[in-house]
Amino acid sequence: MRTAYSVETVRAAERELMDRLPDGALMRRAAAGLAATAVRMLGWVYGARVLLLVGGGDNGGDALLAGALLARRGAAVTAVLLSPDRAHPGGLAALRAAGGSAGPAAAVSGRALVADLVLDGITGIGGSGGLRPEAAELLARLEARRPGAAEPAVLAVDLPSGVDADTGEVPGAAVRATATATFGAYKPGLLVDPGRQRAGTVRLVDIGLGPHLPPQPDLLALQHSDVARLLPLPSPESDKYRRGVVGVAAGSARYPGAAVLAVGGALRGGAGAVRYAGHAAEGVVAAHPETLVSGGAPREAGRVQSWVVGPGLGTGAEAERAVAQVLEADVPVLVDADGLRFLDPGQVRARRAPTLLTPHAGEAAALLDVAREAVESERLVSVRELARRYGATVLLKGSTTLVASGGRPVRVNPTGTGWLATAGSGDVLSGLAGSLLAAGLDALDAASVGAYLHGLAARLAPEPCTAVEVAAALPSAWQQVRATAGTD
Ligand SMILES: NC(=O)C1=CN([C@@H]2O[C@H](COP(=O)(O)OP(=O)(O)OC[C@H]3O[C@@H](n4cnc5c(N)ncnc54)[C@H](OP(=O)(O)O)[C@@H]3O)[C@@H](O)[C@H]2O)[C@@H](O)CC1
Ligand SMILES: [K+]
Repeated sequence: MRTAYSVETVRAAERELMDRLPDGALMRRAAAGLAATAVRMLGWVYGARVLLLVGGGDNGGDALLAGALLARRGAAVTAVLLSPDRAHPGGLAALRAAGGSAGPAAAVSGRALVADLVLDGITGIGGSGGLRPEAAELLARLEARRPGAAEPAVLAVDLPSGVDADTGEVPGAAVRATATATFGAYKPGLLVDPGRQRAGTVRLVDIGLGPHLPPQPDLLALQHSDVARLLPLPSPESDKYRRGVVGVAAGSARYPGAAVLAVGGALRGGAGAVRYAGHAAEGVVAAHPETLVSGGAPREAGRVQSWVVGPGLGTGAEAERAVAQVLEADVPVLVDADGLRFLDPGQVRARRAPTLLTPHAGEAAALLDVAREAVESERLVSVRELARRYGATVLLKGSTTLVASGGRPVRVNPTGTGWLATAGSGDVLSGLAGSLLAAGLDALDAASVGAYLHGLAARLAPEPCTAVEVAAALPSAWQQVRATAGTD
């Protein structure tokens, strides 16, 4: 399990640790880890040209101290100081003593900006808002390098400057890093888009913070072994009913495909049987003869342990009735796509059994009554707010799918891939997560395990994949998780 902590929590842990250590020890640990990462990225040190972008805080101090270590090993290190009067004095002295040079941003020539590696120490967890004009201008100069000159690798110190550490928001200009060396703990902004995309490969540098962090993180990402532990496996006493029956109320005469795909996901989620209720029964049976189908309303479909409602359901009165009937049932319910249009927060909050909502950014925006862009840029805030407003578990789909549920840490899905942005893939996920609900997983586990397997299946499917192929690859994803559990 990969855990991430908010700035406030990291700062509290750092204070506790710093009280027990000699002055500057923590920064020296951070700088040593940073320099080691830089060496690994460069592949050599002697003669390497290293450029440090140095802000006025401790993030710049880390860059300066790491620069000093690299200079001692023969790198040509130049520091560009964005706040020359406030640059970390100890770091600056160490760099100069090691043979490195430093000067204010305004005085740096274009030639000096040519480097093999850039260390971004403009801001870390103390930064706020988009980068200020002087820093943004420096980045623009770096990016507009001489035609034909190789693009330097960029190593972000703690996090890419301009990325909000707590949310992953990128409110203005920001560094785009090849890699990030982060200290003590992952910050949520490194795992959530759009910040995640700015961070490149993230390496956690141990500075001894672990014992001072609380047991509950703010954000976490499951890994193979966590998912393997949660997968519902049949026992010797299992029969199809004990393994759980998932009901799928999806599709319509106009959109029969959504029903076929949702059932396709549901059949591969560990439940023992799938009941289908709706107007696409013929297509569903043709594609999946093992489905128990009825052409009527969900109420008449027979007993289930969970419901999936919404994909391709349409927006008419009949669709609205199907959603209402499903929400009245005292079993876990997953609401997706068209079904989300009919939700009343009070009705959802009043349910005794869990409700799982699975909107994409556009649907989440409609539920929150904000613009889609607001959800895209503030994904973490949005998913938490939706979960709070509806008293439900909410899976917000996207390049980094997030799942929020009450006061528990938000889960970020690490297996996503751009190939999932294909028609019908969300329907497969609904069926899959609904099936995991029927098999007995709680809503947070069902949603995050569903997203994990779904992303992995898309990676295993032929490229470029269709939604049908994602569903077909689910057993391989499931097997891979089970086979490699414990080795991640
Ligand atoms: N604490 C510890 O034990 C350890 C901490 N460590 C390191 O310390 C880092 C935190 O250091 P920090 O608190 O000094 O803040 P930091 O990230 O350098 O930013 C503040 C500076 O940025 C400026 N600034 C702000 N916003 C800006 C913007 N938009 N655009 C441009 N500039 C902006 C701001 O200016 P001001 O607002 O003061 O005018 C100020 O000069 C942390 O990330 C880690 O790297 C490690 O050594 C391990 C031990
Ligand atoms: K930084």
